[in-house]
Amino acid sequence: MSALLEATDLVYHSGGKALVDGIDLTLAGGSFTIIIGPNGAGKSTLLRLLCGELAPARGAVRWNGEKLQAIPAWRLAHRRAVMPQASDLNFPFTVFEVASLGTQGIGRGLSRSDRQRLALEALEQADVAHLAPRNYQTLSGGERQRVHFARVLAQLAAGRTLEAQQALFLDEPIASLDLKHQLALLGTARDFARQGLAVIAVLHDLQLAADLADELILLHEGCLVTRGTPDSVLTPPTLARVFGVTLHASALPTSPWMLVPA
Ligand SMILES: Nc1ncnc2c1ncn2[C@@H]1O[C@H](COP(=O)(O)OP(=O)(O)OP(=O)(O)O)[C@@H](O)[C@H]1O
Repeated sequence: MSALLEATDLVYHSGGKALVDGIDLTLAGGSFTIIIGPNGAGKSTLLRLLCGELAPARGAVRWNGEKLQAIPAWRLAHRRAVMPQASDLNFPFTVFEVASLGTQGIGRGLSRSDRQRLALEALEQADVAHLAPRNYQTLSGGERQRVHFARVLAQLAAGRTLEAQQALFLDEPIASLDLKHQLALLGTARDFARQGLAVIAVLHDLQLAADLADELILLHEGCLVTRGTPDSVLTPPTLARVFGVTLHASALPTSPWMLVPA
């Protein structure tokens, strides 16, 4: 698989500290990459650099050779969708309106009813279509997270009318979800990778990460410790060094979870 995104010597500082410190990596279309690491390792910062939300102090991220910072925002919005760790809305939007936000200004040749259809399909994919008329602010945390997933799915669907190659960025997308919806969301993300998207997620659950990722990227103190298949990354010595935990041989990466459709 050839690289869709290439990061070279990425550095990002804040408050006098390097939050991301000299990271090189490539991300391919058709691959599900999961970033893991302890709290404060720099996972969200790296994700935000890779999707273009943050500009690096040094180094660059290139999309098919083109620097992200040189790509106009409207075009980037067609190419990639981002589900942040936390996103709240201070207006009494309905769930349908929140999903529709994903399609606003995105896509070519889409009528109003096309956009409505894409928003509804995304709500169905995220298992929140039954909540469409509800006030978003009255939803539970997990329901809100699924609505934001629908919003990014709607954005990708609309963006696909203009851009064939796309990426999906998910920052701790299952933090508030019950087990059924964790598996469903990550299964959908993996299906997108199988369809050719580059899918990049930050996850804390190493078991699910081991089950689902084509590749893991392990961060510690802003640096890339190692990357590769789950078996090659999740070794007892590495986990002990980075996470300070002892891993029993039977635990990872052979997982008790079976990914089943919701
Ligand atoms: N604006 C900022 N100024 C100073 N420090 C910051 C800033 N933003 C983040 N940090 C620090 O940078 C480090 C990396 O943050 P980041 O959110 O990328 O970590 P993370 O690996 O995603 O953590 P978590 O697993 O807790 O979500 C943390 O120690 C955080 O406190």
